[in-house]
Amino acid sequence: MADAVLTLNAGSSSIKFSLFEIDGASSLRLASQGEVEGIGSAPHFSVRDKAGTILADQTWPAPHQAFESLLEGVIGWTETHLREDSLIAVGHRVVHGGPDHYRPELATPDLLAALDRLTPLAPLHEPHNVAPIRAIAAARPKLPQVACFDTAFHHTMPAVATRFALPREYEDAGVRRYGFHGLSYEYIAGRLREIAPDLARGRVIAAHLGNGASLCAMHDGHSVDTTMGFTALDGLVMGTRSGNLDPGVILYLQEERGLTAKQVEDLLYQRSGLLGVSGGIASDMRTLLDSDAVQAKEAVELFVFRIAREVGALTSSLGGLDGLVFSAGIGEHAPAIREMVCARLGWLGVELDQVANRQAKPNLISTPKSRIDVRVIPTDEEAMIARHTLDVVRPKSSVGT
Ligand SMILES: Nc1ncnc2c1ncn2[C@@H]1O[C@H](COP(=O)(O)OP(=O)(O)O)[C@@H](O)[C@H]1O
Ligand SMILES: CC(=O)OP(=O)(O)O
Ligand SMILES: [Mg+2]
Repeated sequence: MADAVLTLNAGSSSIKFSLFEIDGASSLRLASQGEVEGIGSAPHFSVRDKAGTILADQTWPAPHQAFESLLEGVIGWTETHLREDSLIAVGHRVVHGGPDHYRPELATPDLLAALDRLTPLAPLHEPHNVAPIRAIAAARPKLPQVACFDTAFHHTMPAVATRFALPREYEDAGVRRYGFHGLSYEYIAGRLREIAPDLARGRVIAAHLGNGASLCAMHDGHSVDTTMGFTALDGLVMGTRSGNLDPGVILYLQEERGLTAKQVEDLLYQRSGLLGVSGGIASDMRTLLDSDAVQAKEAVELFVFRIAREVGALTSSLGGLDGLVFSAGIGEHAPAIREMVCARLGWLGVELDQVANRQAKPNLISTPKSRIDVRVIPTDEEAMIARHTLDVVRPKSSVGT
């Protein structure tokens, strides 16, 4: 019976989990993976083994189920189906590490208390990341659990990219840009080194377009700038988050419209973005692309406009651009969005191969004439979590997937 590592990745609209078997001392092999997607709208639970055979497939009866009961369902399923004695560790994606936590770490009570204190900086994520660690620790106190931070990959950003133009005392207190989706960008940087090593050494913008969305400017595989900041609210338009906003809007909402801080938080995290601009039609890109409603089209237009605008900004941070990578739910599965983004980037020398773009498989999707190499690379945050987790619990092994 092989030793195994379980990974849990709680995003804003999904809980993903994977079981990796450890092959010999060093490599990890995916054994099964599952997810609850559509949290907040219509949760759907599914699990597949490595051959793609469906092991579970269930739509939760109540559309708006609480995260806690969905998490209980996921943990319950893994408890029943995973062979308890072979599990050597559980790895978790933790969205915010704050100024002090940027390496994968064993989850101790002290670390969990520190992460609790970061909840105001990631209200949609941090409680969802910490809850499964506590639930598993209560059930299996001896099982090592490792926290892997979404902020870690951006630790290489230069100070000029992390600094707000605020008085220094705030920066000293940790008020700075951190960046997120780091496990995804770390995976993409690694995949690029494998499939396009020359490009990987160059200037690349990776677009993680999921329910949360951001861009990362990478030079030689290291983050030099990103669109998310102090929190995962900044930057692009997202499913329910506003992205970049004039801070004066917040002052206006509080002072002139009488919203409390909690009401502003709810507005900017839960009711804005695609959902807000579409007039409440959907936060899900699939629904918006299928809709003929004017406001749905305007929501998509704004999503695309802001991606293209930020690509321009990050190209400046990089001093030029060699490659653009699309990833995550929308980036991997919505050719129409890729087409609209690339159409706005013709000035940069982007030329899309329409046929390659429409093909379902991950690919190079630019023409040979395109000055920018455009690719679709499916992300795999779970593989990164498993790798880091094994490195923490078995520090000497060199792990591949
Ligand atoms: N075939 C598709 N076409 C367009 N959008 C899609 C498709 N499949 C998934 N998506 C989008 O991907 C988003 C979820 O992305 P994902 O990266 O899984 O999210 P999370 O941020 O929760 O990890 C959904 O909001 C949905 O709009
Ligand atoms: C950081 C973040 O926005 O994560 P997700 O895309 O999983 O919501
Ligand atoms: Mg995600």
